[in-house]
Amino acid sequence: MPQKRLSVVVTRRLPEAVETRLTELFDVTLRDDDTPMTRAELASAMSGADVLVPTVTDQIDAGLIGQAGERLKLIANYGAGIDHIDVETARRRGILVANTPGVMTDDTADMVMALMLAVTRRMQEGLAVMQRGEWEGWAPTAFLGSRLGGKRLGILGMGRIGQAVAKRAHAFGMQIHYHNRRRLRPETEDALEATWWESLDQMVARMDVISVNCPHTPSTFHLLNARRLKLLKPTAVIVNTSRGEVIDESALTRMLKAGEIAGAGLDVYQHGIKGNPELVNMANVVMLPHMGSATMEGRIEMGEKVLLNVKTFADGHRPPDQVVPSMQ
Ligand SMILES: O=CC(=O)O
Repeated sequence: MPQKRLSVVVTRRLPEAVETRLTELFDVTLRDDDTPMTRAELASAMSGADVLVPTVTDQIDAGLIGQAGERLKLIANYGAGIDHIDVETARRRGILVANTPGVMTDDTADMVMALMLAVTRRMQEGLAVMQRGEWEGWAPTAFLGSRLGGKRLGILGMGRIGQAVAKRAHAFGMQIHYHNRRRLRPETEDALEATWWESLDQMVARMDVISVNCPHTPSTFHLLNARRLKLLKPTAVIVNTSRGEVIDESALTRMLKAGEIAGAGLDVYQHGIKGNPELVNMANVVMLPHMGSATMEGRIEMGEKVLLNVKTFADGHRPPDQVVPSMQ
């Protein structure tokens, strides 16, 4: 099949450079407005296209995959996380799934540090005072936060992003600890000066800061559940740039309200902003709208990965970033 004829539906607006390149290479249907597709729109997109390019805001579940047209052969996700796609059902239907790993690692790790600093250095409170025009000058005891240097950072999930966080946090003088299903190779562990904890419970109980960097899978859903959160020190801070589902957010909210944990920096939520509205106005909680990978450079590189996945598939090969069900 000549490449030009491969029909590709993109579910969201992408950076212009990415849309232009896709249009040059394929018969592309782009989205006019930047709202997520409805389920009916997704179903219709999946009924006639060869390739679907969705994002994290599209729930590509078994029902939708079951109804997909015979033509659909590739779901080339724009993004690394694939918890919104039923990869196993896609595999059974003979539909390949690909994602865009690696290119958002540094941007997300930068955001972990930004959130860590924002919470521990009380930036939210400082910003609010400035925005309200209420600042009355420097004071020896105003806005005292806590120092990152010398503190214990527990990284939950030591993949690419976790390791990039470890490097940054190490440069800030933090002591690096991690929990991961598989222990890192000794040379990697040594290079990061990282300590592995087999027991998540034991690690959680001893950390000053926890950074969630594992993907959301059935085995990481509510990994930080109410019981585990209770193990945290009352002075501990949690940062989550992975997926909201990894933390029991209602339990976290209750603990933040009760002062049983010092603060949280959140970029992701299980139920969006409506899930736990009380979090929004807490002085010790910094909330961002899922912007961990939101740099122009990163989003263009994600587009390049999508292009390469689709193009390689169009040329009759497996996409370089093919996802297999065991990765979920
Ligand atoms: O969160 C963003 C992604 O998974 O790509």
